[in-house]
Amino acid sequence: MPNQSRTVAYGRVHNLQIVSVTQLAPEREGYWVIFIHGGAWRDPAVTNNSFDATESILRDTPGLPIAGFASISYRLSAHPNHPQDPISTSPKDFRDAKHPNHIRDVEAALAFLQNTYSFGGRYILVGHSCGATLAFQVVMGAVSNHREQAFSGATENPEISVGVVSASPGPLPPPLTAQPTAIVGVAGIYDLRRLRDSHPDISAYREFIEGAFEADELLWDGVSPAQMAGSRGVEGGWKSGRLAVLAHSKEDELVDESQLEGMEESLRQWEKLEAQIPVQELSHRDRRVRVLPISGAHDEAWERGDQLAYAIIYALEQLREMGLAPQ
Ligand SMILES: N[C@@H](CC(=O)c1ccccc1NC=O)C(=O)O
Repeated sequence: MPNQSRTVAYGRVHNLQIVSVTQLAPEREGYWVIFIHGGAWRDPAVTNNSFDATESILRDTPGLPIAGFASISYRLSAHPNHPQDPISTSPKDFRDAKHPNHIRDVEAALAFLQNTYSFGGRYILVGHSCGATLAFQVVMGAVSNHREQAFSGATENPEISVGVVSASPGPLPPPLTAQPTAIVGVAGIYDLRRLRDSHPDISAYREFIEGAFEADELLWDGVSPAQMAGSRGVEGGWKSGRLAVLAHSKEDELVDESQLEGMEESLRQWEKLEAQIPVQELSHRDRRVRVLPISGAHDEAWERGDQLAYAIIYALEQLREMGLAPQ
């Protein structure tokens, strides 16, 4: 039956290693839209299902160059308001993930999708809140390429080695075979230290950052896409990327606009460089960075879905203007 959604496991270690997938008519030319949810790396109420409202709006919008939808769940860190008994809870349900578990799961999900649907670079990664952090981490040199290497932490002096950003204890998912053509960050977190410092009186910020990344602030910088420049950042890491859209609402009560500002600065460096793509593939190598104002509170973007859908449609329009999507 066409257009049916299914939910599949991409990993065996945890029950959160699932992805929901809707393949539209396979002959249809277009992009896969792949969503990474938010919830501060820990909220068990926010899962792959949080893309449902957005997906249904997009499916009801005719004429979009979309080939399929996927929404990724990934292992979560512990949440103080949702305690679990370590004795009676199966390890497959127990939420105690620490970086790099979250990003490795996203990579494993992308490898699974690529193996199954072979869309190459024709996909848009869309992330909300910490899902936007994860989306840009997928193309950050320091997190994805140099995965087992010692990391030089200080942005101003990259020669000083301060530890390992993301060595994994378990087997690593295969490296990406193709990077996304576009990334859409909605209400995104892009700089962990800055997020903590913008909310000094609310301990939850520090708590959820430490819950996911421990207390090592140099590690926070190393995994923050707005902090890392050059080959360790998005600038040098996202070689074949063409379009970045950063969406933010003035009514967002949880993630302030300084997150977007820092990320925009970092993406402007990336935008100046030409995309690295095979010569025969196209006539230009231009890149675009766009800032998109949206409306509504932080979680309304995905709860109602209209603002998230609007940001995705905007990105598809930009790709059309760039000659990268069918008219
Ligand atoms: N609902 C989350 C809070 C949350 O999602 C959040 C809070 C402040 C800033 C960003 C957030 N989410 C980002 O993914 C929680 O229960 O921890």
